[in-house]
Amino acid sequence: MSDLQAIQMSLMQVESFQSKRENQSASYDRRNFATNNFISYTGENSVQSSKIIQISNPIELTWKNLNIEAFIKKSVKSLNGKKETVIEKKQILKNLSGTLRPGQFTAILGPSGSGKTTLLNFLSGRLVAKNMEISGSLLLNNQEISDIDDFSNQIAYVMQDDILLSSFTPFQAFKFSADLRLKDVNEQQKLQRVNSLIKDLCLSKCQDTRIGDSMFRGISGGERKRTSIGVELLTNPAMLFLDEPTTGLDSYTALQVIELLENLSNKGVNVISTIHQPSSEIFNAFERLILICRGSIIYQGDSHKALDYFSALGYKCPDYSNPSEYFMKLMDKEGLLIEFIEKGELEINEEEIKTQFENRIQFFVNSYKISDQVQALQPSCLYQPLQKNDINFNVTTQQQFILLLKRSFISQIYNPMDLLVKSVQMIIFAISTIIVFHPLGINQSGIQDRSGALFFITTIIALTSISGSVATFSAERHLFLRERFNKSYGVGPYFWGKNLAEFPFHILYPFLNILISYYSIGFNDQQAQYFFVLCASMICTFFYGTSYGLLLSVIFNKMELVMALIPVLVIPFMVLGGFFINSNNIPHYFRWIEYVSMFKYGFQASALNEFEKINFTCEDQVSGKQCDPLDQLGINESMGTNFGAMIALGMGCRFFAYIMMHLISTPKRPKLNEKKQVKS
Ligand SMILES: Nc1ncnc2c1ncn2[C@@H]1O[C@H](COP(=O)(O)OP(=O)(O)OP(=O)(O)O)[C@@H](O)[C@H]1O
Repeated sequence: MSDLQAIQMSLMQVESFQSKRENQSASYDRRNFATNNFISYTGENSVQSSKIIQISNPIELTWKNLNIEAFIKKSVKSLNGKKETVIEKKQILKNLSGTLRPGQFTAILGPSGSGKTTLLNFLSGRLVAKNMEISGSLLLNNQEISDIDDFSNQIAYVMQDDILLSSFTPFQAFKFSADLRLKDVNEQQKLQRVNSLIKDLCLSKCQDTRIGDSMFRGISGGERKRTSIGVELLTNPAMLFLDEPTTGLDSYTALQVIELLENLSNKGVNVISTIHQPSSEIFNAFERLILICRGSIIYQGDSHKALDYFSALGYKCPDYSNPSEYFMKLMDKEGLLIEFIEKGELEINEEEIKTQFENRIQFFVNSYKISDQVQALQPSCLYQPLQKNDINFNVTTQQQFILLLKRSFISQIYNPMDLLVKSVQMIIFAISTIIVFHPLGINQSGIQDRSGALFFITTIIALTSISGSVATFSAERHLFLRERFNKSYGVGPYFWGKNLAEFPFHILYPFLNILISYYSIGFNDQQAQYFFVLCASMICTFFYGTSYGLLLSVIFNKMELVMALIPVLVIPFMVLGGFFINSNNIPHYFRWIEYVSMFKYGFQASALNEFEKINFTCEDQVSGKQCDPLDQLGINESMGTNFGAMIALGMGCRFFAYIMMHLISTPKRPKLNEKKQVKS
């Protein structure tokens, strides 16, 4: 025996010893649960026997003959050379049946594109697609159901990405979730639940550290993942779905997360997770395994029996290999190519590999269909039928509004990008305005300088408000969608809470800018009212700008995209804002741009305020009268019209943003057995 083999043998012995110890401790835990008077159920199959269910509403989910097809539009060239659109049908999941039982930790493994996420999303009620048709049946505790979403308050879903508010700490994230999602629970009980969850998830050390993001470092990746799981566990779900929970984590942290899920399943939670390339240790933690390849199941059962099963089919995993890597190789065409190369067969062609691989997968599918794994998939009759969700949200609309208002306000204050950066921006721009435009005269060039200074300030305020608003909602977008999917709150409370929380800042930033620049630059100081009117017009410009930015960030789902489009979506408003081109000279087909320009109304209101009472020394060359700057600029609208237009347009943008928020957070989910009308 070589040294390497000796080391590997001793590692195996250590592993087997550890595994025995873990089994002993697990059975000790189970005995403890039993003595604590928890309900005990004995399942039909071997996996389920002796499992103790600690939760009050266990869920067993069964699906039968599940087919999911997608209709894909393709443009092809017809015989006469014309381009035609044809609809192609793609079968993503092929006649799948399966069962997920309480107290089991099931992993779904398969190559990329095999259908793991589609299956997980369908079973959890998260499948969102306009082009899919689904047939089959779904049973929850042996009762046929049409939509798992009707039971969403008893299940939870942890997304692959950790979508949390970066300015919150894990404690604040848990407390906020508890406040929103735990009904009929008093404050003390909520705190108890949050604290015990923090302890169970080993988050005590970082409970008061900000979660952070890519810009501001906060808690570690593993802590973030455990926080994401914890947020979902607050409601004590009976079934927990996870999409690749170990992606992006180092092996030790990944193992910690998997052990946490194993513990949950030991308590009776039905845990199901897709997973990418698990290590041997992680693989050992799974109780059940579903192997999916090209939309078909090729193994479903006890994960520890999978090696023996494939060995009996003639596919023996080499000694000391990671079983999951071996299964992935079996399910991958590249794996077959490697096998040939290892055997020294280098002459094999691509076509032959393809045929042999397809034969292999078909063999696995056929073998699975006649195996005893399929017989063990019948739902047991052990669990009580479940109640559908009785209400939409757990707390009242007012409570949702207050909690969301508080959260939006806190996140504005604690987010350095928001408060600090925008305030500093305003100060720097105010100083730049003073440097460039001071002093302002009362002759012809004074008119030009004053107009320039006012348009410059309007531009700063409008651009800062638009880009700031885009950044704020874009950063929050995924959190909003996750919380809406969780049915944590309605769109209304979120919308109003956010608007109201941001309102003081809509006043603060323009006010700061005008306060610094107004008197230093030499604007009209005959009466204090001129200062306040300019502040009010810039506050309205800021309001309209943030409203427009909010609408853009709701319509476009990527911040990078909106930022790239901002020049196209904003500069026309600026050019036709009344400074670069006289209002009377704008071509009629561009007039509509002028009518909705925040630059125009902000600039006009501030120009009316500035120029109204100053006696300029210059004279009109034609009439010989004292020159009239408002006439020169072509300003026809009254002060009231300009203010009214900014408020009305701002409110209009917010109204459309509200409608769009509704649409994006209630996407179309394909219904079971609903026929699609496919049009080419
Ligand atoms: N709405 C859709 N329209 C068309 N095809 C789709 C749609 N959704 C998924 N698919 C296709 O279905 C197949 C399975 O996708 P799925 O995301 O479930 O795979 P997966 O196993 O989770 O892959 P990965 O591990 O890479 O995430 C893929 O080929 C994918 O392109």
